Amino acid sequence: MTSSPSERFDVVILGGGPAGHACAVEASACGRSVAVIEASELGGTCLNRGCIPTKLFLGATDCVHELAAQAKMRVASGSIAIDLPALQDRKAKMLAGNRQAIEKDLSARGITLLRGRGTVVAPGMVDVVTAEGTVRVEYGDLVVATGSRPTAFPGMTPDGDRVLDSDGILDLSDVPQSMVIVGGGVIGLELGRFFARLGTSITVVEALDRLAPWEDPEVSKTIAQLCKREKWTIHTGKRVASLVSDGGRARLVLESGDEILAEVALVATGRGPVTEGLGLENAGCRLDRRGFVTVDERLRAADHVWAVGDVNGKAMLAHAASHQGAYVARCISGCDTGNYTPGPMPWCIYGAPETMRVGEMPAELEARGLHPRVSRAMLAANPIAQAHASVQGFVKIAWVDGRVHGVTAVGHGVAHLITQATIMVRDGWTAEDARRIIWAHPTLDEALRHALTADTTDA
Ligand SMILES: Cc1cc2nc3c(=O)[nH]c(=O)nc-3n(C[C@H](O)[C@H](O)[C@H](O)COP(=O)(O)OP(=O)(O)OC[C@H]3O[C@@H](n4cnc5c(N)ncnc54)[C@H](O)[C@@H]3O)c2cc1C
Ligand SMILES: NC(=O)c1ccc[n+]([C@@H]2O[C@H](COP(=O)([O-])OP(=O)(O)OC[C@H]3O[C@@H](n4cnc5c(N)ncnc54)[C@H](O)[C@@H]3O)[C@@H](O)[C@H]2O)c1
Repeated sequence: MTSSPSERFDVVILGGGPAGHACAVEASACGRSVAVIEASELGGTCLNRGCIPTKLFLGATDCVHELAAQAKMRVASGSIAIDLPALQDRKAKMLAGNRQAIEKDLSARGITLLRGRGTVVAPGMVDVVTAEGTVRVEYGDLVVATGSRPTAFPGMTPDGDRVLDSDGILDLSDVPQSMVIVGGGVIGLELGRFFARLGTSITVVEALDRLAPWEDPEVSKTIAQLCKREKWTIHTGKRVASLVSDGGRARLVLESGDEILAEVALVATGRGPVTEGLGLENAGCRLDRRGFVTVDERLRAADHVWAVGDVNGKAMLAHAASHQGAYVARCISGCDTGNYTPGPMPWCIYGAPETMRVGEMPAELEARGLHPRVSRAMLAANPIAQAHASVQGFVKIAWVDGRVHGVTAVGHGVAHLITQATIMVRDGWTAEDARRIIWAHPTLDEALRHALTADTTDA
C-alpha cells in the first residue's frame, strides 16, 4: 500500500553505488529528471565495503612494508605500530565524509534521493519502502544498479563469529594472530597483505593451481614467491570440505582431511549479484543461471530497463560500473546510439607487490589463433624500484604483428602504470611510438619503455 501519490521521473535508478551515481550525474547533465533509490548507504560497495576502505588500510600500512624492505638493506631499523581501532575510526570518518559529499553532489544537481529498498511492481512502477512508509515512483527508464555481495559455498558460510566475508573482516578492531583465507583472488590477496602488515600469520587455500589464477602465469608465480618470502603458507589446488567456527577458532578441513585452525577465517571466493526480491521479472528482465541480469549489447535488460555495474556481471570493477552507468545515461538521453564498447579494461591488485593488466596476454591471444610475441623489462634495473628496495617483478608486453595487444606488470608501484598501458593497448602502440616520446627520468614508467623497446621472443 503506498502512502502518497506517485511521482514520475524520466530516469529512476535502483542503487547509489558507482554505477548508479555516474548514471544519475550524466542523465541529469543531459537534462533528464532523475531519482536515485538507495536501500543502504550512498557509494555502494566501492565506498563502504570495497575499493576505498581496502586502499585506506593498505595506504596506512605501506610504511610497514617500506620499513621492512629498507631494513633488509640495513639502512633502517625499528618497528611501526599500527593502531587498528584508530584506523577504524579514521575509516568511519572518511567514509561518512565521502557519503555526505555524494549526497550534496546529487542535491546540487537537482537529483532526487529516495532512501529505501526499491522493488519493481509493474512495468513503469517502483515501490520504495522508506522509513516513513512506501512511496511509489513511475519511470520513463529504469536503471538497475544494485551491485553485488559476497558469495559462499555450502559448508563454509560466513557466520559473523570466526568465519567472515570481506564485509566482516573490514570491521575487525582486534588484530587476529592468525587468519586462513579461502580464495587466493584479489580480495584474499589485498586483505591478506593488510593483515600480514599488522602481524597476522596468513594461510591461503586456493582451489585452482595458482594464486590470482586469471593473471599471466609469470605474474602469479612472482606473487606466490613474494608471499612466501613474507612467510605466508599457501595451499594451491586444494579444496575445502568444511569451514566453521568452533570453540573461538575457525576450523577448516580440506577434502584431503587435513585441518587448519586459525583465529579468523576470510571467505573470499567471489561475489554474486543483488537481484533477489527486486521484482525484475515484473519489468520483463531475465537473469542468467548465476542470477546476473542478462543485457544486450547496449546494456538493455528489457524495454526501457537497463542494468549496469556488478549486477550484469560483465566486469565487477568500480571503474567498469561508472563507465557503464554514464554510457546508459547517454543512451537514454539519445546522445549515444552505438553499442557499448568500453575498450580495454584495466585491472590492478593493490598492496605489495602490485599487479596491473590490460588487454590480452599470450594465453588469450593464442586461444584466438594468434601468434603473440612477448618482451619484458625487469624491475631490478629500474632506479625507482631500487630506491624502494623492492626490485622483484617485471613489466611484460604481448605483441601481435608488431603492435601492443596486452601489458601486465607485477612489483613495486606498478598500478601507477595502468593508464599509460591502457592507452598503449587501445591505440596498438609500436616500439617506434615508445621511442618518439620523452620519458621522465628516473621513473617507474621507464620500465614500461624498456619493455616496449626490448627484443621480442616467442610467447
Ligand atoms: C573488498 C573489495 C575491494 C574492492 N576493490 C576494488 C578496487 O580496488 N577497484 C575496483 O575497481 N573495484 C573494487 N571492488 C569492486 C567494486 O566495489 C564494485 O565493482 C563496485 O562497487 C560496483 O559498483 P555498483 O554500483 O555496480 O554496485 P555497488 O557498489 O554494490 O552498489 C549497489 C548499491 O545498490 C544498493 N541496492 C541494492 N539493492 C537495492 C534496492 N532494492 N533498492 C535500492 N538500493 C539497492 C546497495 O545498497 C548499494 O549501495 C572491490 C570490492 C570489494 C568487495
Ligand atoms: N583491486 C580490485 O580491482 C578489486 C579488489 C577487490 C575486489 N574486486 C572485485 O571483487 C570481485 C570478487 O573478489 P574475490 O577475491 O572474492 O573473487 P576472485 O574471483 O577475484 O577470486 C576468488 C578466488 O577464489 C577461488 N575459489 C573459488 N572457490 C573456491 C573454493 N571453494 N576454495 C578455494 N578457493 C576458491 C577462485 O579460484 C579465485 O582464485 C573480483 O572479481 C573483483 O571484480 C576488485
